[in-house]
Amino acid sequence: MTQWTLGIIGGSGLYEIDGLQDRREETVETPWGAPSDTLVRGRIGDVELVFLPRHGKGHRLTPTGVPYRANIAALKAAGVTDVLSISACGSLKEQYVPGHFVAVDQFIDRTVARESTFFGPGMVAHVSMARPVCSRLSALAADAAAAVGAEMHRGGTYLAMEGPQFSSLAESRLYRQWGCDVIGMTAMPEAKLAREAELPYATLAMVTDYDCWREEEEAVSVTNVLEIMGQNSALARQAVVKLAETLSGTERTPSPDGIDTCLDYALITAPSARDPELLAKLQVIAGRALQG
Ligand SMILES: CSC[C@H]1O[C@H](OP(=O)(O)O)[C@H](O)[C@@H]1O
Ligand SMILES: Nc1ncnc2[nH]cnc12
Repeated sequence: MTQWTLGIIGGSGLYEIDGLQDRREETVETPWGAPSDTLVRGRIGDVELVFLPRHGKGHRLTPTGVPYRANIAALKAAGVTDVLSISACGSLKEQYVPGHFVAVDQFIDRTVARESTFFGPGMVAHVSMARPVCSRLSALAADAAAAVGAEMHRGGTYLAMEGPQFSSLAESRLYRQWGCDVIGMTAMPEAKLAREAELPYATLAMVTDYDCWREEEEAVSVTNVLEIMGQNSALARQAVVKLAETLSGTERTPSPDGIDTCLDYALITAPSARDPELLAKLQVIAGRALQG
């Protein structure tokens, strides 16, 4: 029976998870360098969990400075089958109230200063990002969060900005006109890289503020983000435990969205034109497809 191994990436205010049996820490290195921190591993029932704080312990890394490729490669090498990312976000619509959770299902990527692919000259790949989130993992995560008492929104578009500065009023208004629901700085290129590594990925975004567009509200600041996260990070941690408990004892089948084998439709470079050095590097994330 294939068991679930959940990778959990914790964002601002979520630097650990609860309930792990056989907890251990692993310092790892990948062909793309070191991940944000040591991996924390453990079990809940028969589900293995691998936790990584995105900004490192003590929140040392900026959104631009997060080693996104190393993080996803480290989770893949650790045997993770599915990745749940937990993020703080700003609200771009009235109904996404601070304290609410959003199971994001679409992204608009406005990041400009990050390495966003594992591939490159000598091995080109074009994965589909039409549906960037695994529908099964997202629904399971939303069910778990709702079961522990979170106010859940299922579906929503996340605008990923470069940061680290928050948006201007004109930008915030523009993103609202684009129909975006929430805003953050880290889900991209994380979601793209997870797809390239054939890892089903979902984001639980925790609303912490109304960014700066809402006239009756103070503009977002780190102080108000951390205040709301302080009130809600326990709920996020409970949701992770609930998700693992739900999956424990169940067989993990491939994602219904075909994500586990998506590279079969994405590799384009002719075998004779492939760069052996890059191929060697790619084994950890794309070994299945490259061997096939
Ligand atoms: C602390 S406010 C801005 C910071 O919070 C969000 O972090 P994460 O997505 O890692 O939870 C946002 O993206 C910024 O990095
Ligand atoms: N308003 C906001 N903009 C960008 N990232 C955020 N993270 C939390 N709130 C945010």
